[in-house]
Amino acid sequence: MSEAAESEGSRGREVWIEKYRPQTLEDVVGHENITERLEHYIAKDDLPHLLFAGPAGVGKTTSAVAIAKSIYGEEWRENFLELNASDQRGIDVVRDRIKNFARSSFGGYDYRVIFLDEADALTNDAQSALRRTMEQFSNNTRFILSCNYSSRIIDPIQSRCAVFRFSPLGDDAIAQQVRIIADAEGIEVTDDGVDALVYAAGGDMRKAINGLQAAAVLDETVDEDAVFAITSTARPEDIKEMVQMALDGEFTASRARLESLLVDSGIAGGDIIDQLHRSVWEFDLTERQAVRLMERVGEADYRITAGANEQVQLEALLASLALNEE
Ligand SMILES: Nc1ncnc2c1ncn2[C@@H]1O[C@H](COP(=O)(O)OP(=O)(O)OP(=O)(O)O)[C@@H](O)[C@H]1O
Repeated sequence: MSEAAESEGSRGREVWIEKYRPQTLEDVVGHENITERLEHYIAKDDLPHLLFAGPAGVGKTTSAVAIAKSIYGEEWRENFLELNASDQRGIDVVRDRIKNFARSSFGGYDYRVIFLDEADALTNDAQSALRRTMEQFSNNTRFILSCNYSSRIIDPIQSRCAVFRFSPLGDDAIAQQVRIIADAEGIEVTDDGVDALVYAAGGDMRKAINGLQAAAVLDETVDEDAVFAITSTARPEDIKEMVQMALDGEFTASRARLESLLVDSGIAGGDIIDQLHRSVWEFDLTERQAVRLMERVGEADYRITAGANEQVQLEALLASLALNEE
């Protein structure tokens, strides 16, 4: 979403991702297998260290806060410390805050909870230091670590935690939450508007809710036009046509479509790669074409992540599809 749209969406009003953040584990949608196990730990008063792994906007922080609210009720803020591991001031500041928190006096509870977001941003050395801190305070603190990839967390930490994998949220879960919020806010959303929000979100609930709020500012009725414009998402049919033209050997036309998406619609190259990746199997391609496209998407994704020019990579992807005309 563009910055202008984001600030427009939140101006003068409460931000909906906070207003509608689930307060209890029961209200966290789409991860029932996880939330039930977490409730079990709380009921048994036996919370281990936890590691939440998964993409952005799917409920990791929300679940951690819900755990604290369930354990401490009204006093959750005094007994829950939220830190970001990629704190610019460094791991020493993070460690000092953990120590101060763990040492300060307790209000009758056996332990307090420390939530460490982006734990996979820590270097291996910093993670080793964190592991020692976890051990030092394990009698009176429980850690909940959050990360995108559990493989980036060193084994000695993983083996001390119960690991939970939060997957991208399903279409139904996102559609349902979008409708609930729209109803509560008295906003009309068309069916294609809901579909577009679900598509643009790609499993990220935060994106879907922010998209809804931003689109609602612009118009009384949220439809797919509003959603695609405000979320800077290419329409699936534009992506599909671009790929089809390349596969048909029409490179110049395909490249022009790409340019219009990047320049006229202002869509980021990385987002186009992401959309291509999600849609490969909906394109009605032969097995061979799908495999070829997938291979090129993987290569372009890797290069863009490593810092290569997005437009060059996407054009090269289309060129290679056009050269291999079947
Ligand atoms: N499973 C869910 N059920 C209901 N709402 C959700 C869910 N997941 C996310 N949300 C909504 O999206 C917002 C952001 O979610 P949250 O902060 O939990 O994401 P996260 O997984 O911790 O992501 P990040 O890794 O980016 O911090 C929440 O405030 C809530 O409004």
